[in-house]
Amino acid sequence: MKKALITGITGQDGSYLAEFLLSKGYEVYGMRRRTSTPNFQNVELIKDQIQWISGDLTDLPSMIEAVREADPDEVYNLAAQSYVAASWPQPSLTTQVTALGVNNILEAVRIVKPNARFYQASSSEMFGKVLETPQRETTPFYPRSPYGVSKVYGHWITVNYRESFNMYACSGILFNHESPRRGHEFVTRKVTDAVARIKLGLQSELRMGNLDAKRDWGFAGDYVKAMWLMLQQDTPDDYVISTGEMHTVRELVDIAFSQVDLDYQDYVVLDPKFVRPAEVDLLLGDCTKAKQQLGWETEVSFEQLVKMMVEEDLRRVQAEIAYNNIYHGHTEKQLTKPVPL
Ligand SMILES: Nc1nc2c(ncn2[C@@H]2O[C@H](COP(=O)(O)OP(=O)(O)O[C@H]3O[C@H](CO)[C@@H](O)[C@H](O)[C@@H]3O)[C@@H](O)[C@H]2O)c(=O)[nH]1
Repeated sequence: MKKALITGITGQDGSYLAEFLLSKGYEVYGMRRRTSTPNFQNVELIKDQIQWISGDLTDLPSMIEAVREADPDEVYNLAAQSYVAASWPQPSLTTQVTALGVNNILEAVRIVKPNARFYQASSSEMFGKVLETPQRETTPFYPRSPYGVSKVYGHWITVNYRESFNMYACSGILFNHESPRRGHEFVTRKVTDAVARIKLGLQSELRMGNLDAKRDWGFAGDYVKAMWLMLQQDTPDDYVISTGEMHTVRELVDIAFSQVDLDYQDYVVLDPKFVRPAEVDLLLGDCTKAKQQLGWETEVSFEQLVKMMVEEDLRRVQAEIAYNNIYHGHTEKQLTKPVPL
């Protein structure tokens, strides 16, 4: 039985990857930070099948101990301060976790289990102010946020450990990938949650930033399979993972509102608060290398993805309404709204 250690396991990608590895018969070790209110929402159904280890990417001794305890064949580093907009107000924290944290886990693997295979969650945000379109593995980086800069460090330190210490270390340069498990601050989930709340009478408007930004959005459940495939090859390498299709935020909003027969123009309000100090205008990935060498394909289209997320949010908000009406006697209007992000 193979053993895998996953950091960031309670997040969107970590939970899909854990399910995938469990289905393949892996013993899964999940590293999580201690918090006063634990968040197991994404792993609720599998949490008893996971071997939990307490640790923090910014704390090297805890990383060494985590690798010692799990004794893994494969290590997936999915933990990060992953919200781009938060990286301007918290640049030091973002650097500590998203950049230097990668060095800590690589160092722990090098010291304790140098022959373990290592996956680093790199990001299309590294391409930033893009120098060529579509972006591929050879496209130069030009990050546009403290988050993007930190991911470039994580990417190159992974390449460096591969070349310096002959470690099997790979970077997956993943373009945006979403699902019903996506955090509420990211644009897809913010939109689909708002669509559900507006449709069900709990919210009257949706405040948004730049509607002209273009992204290559795929389904997270498809993307975690690519992570695993990267660690099953003869030699370690870096791969772009994307759909090769690009849409504007405006199209996303339009399709999501159309799902519930509403016109987004009646509800969307532009709010400068959500416009970033420096924007990544467009991202479009060319994943030919992953298709040819890994045999990886994306299976869920953009329209299917948005539909899946809207349907899931409608179901969840309806359940919340029913719960609150039954157990707290609240009227719909009294239900709390999420803090705007
Ligand atoms: N979050 C958010 N984004 C908005 C809003 N209005 C417009 N946008 C635009 O929507 C785009 C996508 O924003 P996010 O969903 O926050 O994702 P991201 O910044 O592209 O970063 C995500 O993808 C990266 C991979 O390329 C990941 O590395 C990163 O962690 C994150 O998941 C950005 O251009 C952002 O300016 C808004 O109200 N909220």
